[in-house]
Amino acid sequence: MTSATRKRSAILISGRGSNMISLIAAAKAADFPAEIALVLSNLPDAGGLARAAEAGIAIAAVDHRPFGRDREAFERAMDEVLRVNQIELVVLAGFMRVLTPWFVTRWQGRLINIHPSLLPLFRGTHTHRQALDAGVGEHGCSVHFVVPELDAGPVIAQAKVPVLPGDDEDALSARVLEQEHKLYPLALAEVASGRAVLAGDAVIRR
Ligand SMILES: Nc1nc2c(c(=O)[nH]1)N[C@@H](CN(C=O)c1ccc(C(=O)N[C@@H](CCC(=O)O)C(=O)O)cc1)CN2
Ligand SMILES: NCC(=O)N[C@@H]1O[C@H](COP(=O)([O-])[O-])[C@@H](O)[C@H]1O
Repeated sequence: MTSATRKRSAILISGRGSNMISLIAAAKAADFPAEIALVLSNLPDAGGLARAAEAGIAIAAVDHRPFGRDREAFERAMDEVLRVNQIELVVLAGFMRVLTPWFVTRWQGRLINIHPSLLPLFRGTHTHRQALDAGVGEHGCSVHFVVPELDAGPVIAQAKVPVLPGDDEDALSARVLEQEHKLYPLALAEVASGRAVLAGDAVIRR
């Protein structure tokens, strides 16, 4: 697959970037339909930035804190970095800022996220705690298109794990994260190749 046909993608992170690393590794395959052209963080000291640079990926940071409550101004600054890098597809991987409708509608259908639960169950944060407190026997992760409403976007793919007796948050999140690293590259390939497309509030397969 030529770089012309591979979707120029940016991974947005806020932390260590283990999902980012699994996406970068998958994109090394010649037939992978996405090129990881940039890693962008809202925190300049995010551990994942150094790991991306080590992997030879361009990095950038737009610190959200100086923008205070003006989320849109922060997002316009991020959007300019994405425009300059000719990004076609935005991949949220542990990006911990709620995006405004301005940014989400601008990138609708080209903006995906991984969430550590079987959506629509357990939206928001602390999903493993929520799952343990709910006493479910099954948990997992979801890759979805991002819409303005938090964690409400149509699901592209999911992976399930058992909740085992004696599980605490650490044990459960580790079991889910293992699946995240396998699921996200598959889901990104589905979207970047055009096989999975956002159509209104549904995902259609081509
Ligand atoms: N408009 C949307 N924005 C984002 C979505 C989405 O579905 N729609 N997904 C999130 C990712 N995410 C869950 O998967 C998530 C990220 C952040 C938060 C949150 O409450 N953030 C707080 C700040 C927390 C912090 O900085 O540590 C906030 O933004 O005030 C909840 C869920 C990405 N964005
Ligand atoms: N609400 C978004 C959210 O909770 N995302 C979760 O943050 C972690 C980031 O890990 P990573 O930085 O090692 O990829 C992942 O478990 C991801 O599902």
